[in-house]
Amino acid sequence: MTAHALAAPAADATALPVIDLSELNDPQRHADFHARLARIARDTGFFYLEGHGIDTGLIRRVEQLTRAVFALPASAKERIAIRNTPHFRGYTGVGGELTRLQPDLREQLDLGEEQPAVAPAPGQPAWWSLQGPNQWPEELPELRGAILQWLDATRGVAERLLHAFLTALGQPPHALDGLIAAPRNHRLKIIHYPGQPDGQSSQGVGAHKDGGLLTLLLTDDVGGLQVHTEQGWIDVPPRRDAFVINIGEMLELATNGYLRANVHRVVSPRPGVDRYSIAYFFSPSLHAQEIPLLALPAELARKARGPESDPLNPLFRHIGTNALKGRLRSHLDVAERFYPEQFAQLQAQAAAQGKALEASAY
Ligand SMILES: O=C(O)CCC(=O)C(=O)O
Ligand SMILES: [Fe+2]
Repeated sequence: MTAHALAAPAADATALPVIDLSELNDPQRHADFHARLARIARDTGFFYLEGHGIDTGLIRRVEQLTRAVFALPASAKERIAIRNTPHFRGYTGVGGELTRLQPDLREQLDLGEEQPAVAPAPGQPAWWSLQGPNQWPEELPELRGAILQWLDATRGVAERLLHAFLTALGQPPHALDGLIAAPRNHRLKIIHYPGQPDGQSSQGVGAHKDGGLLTLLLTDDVGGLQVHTEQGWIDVPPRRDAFVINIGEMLELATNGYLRANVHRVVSPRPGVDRYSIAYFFSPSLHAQEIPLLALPAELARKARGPESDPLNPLFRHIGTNALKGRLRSHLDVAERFYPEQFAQLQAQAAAQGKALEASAY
């Protein structure tokens, strides 16, 4: 029996649940919907979302533009490099981003809500520089409109889902609206995973948790996404036009660990195969400052495990501090160029772990 045949039954046995958001259109189904959401969110944290109502025409258009971005000549992509600005928006080439100091074998374009740059005055916190304008490739003028439309559409879905989560946890649905009001800090990453030769690294993106509240991920039909569960790594097979939802660290903090952010990763496709994905990170506004702690009903509060904090990658309640930490660790070239103080701290931490940090190597 081949390794592939052995793997197949395990993947079926652990198939991820599907939630249909359109059930919320029928008040008679609300109670069942919320009960199921509460159970799934706590058990697996990863699920597919259908019935989200986003027009398939818009999905196809954004998918097609994603491919068009990565098909641009290298010189066009370099012109919008992420290292051009301190805002963590722009293009990163294969191996240019790190997860736990290992290069991710993907290229990506980081985008977000169009906002003017805030240049922090001396003494003001550096994380204000996370806010700023996007860099758009001039060769694809239609990208801007389509992406801004996508950000709006996915945000609408993410808001409904967050409200549903809060209801499921016995909270007023709008309990966290202060975190998601404008000016927003939601982010989008369009990603290309090129196939990798056998016998070399297959880290498309290394094991990580997402930093925001919720992530809505759209993938093409090439697999590779895996989630870590009590049974080990399980495949998250593609499901056409459904979002893969995962819980981010900020929702873990707000629920005192009742909800857990999932560890996930992407294994590179085989040589000659390309995988594309579009990840929307529904993240709290920098202006909201701190993540509040929700007062969960007693029976849920008893089951809250406390947030999980990794000593090598501590989690902060302060939104800007936590967001900047994550971005600096992933993009050392931006850190070295625009955040020299923080870069020196990262170098000192790495040295204490016996590792060298060389931004210029990437
Ligand atoms: O591309 C994917 O399927 C997942 C991407 C991801 O987990 C991330 O960028 O945080
Ligand atoms: Fe992720």
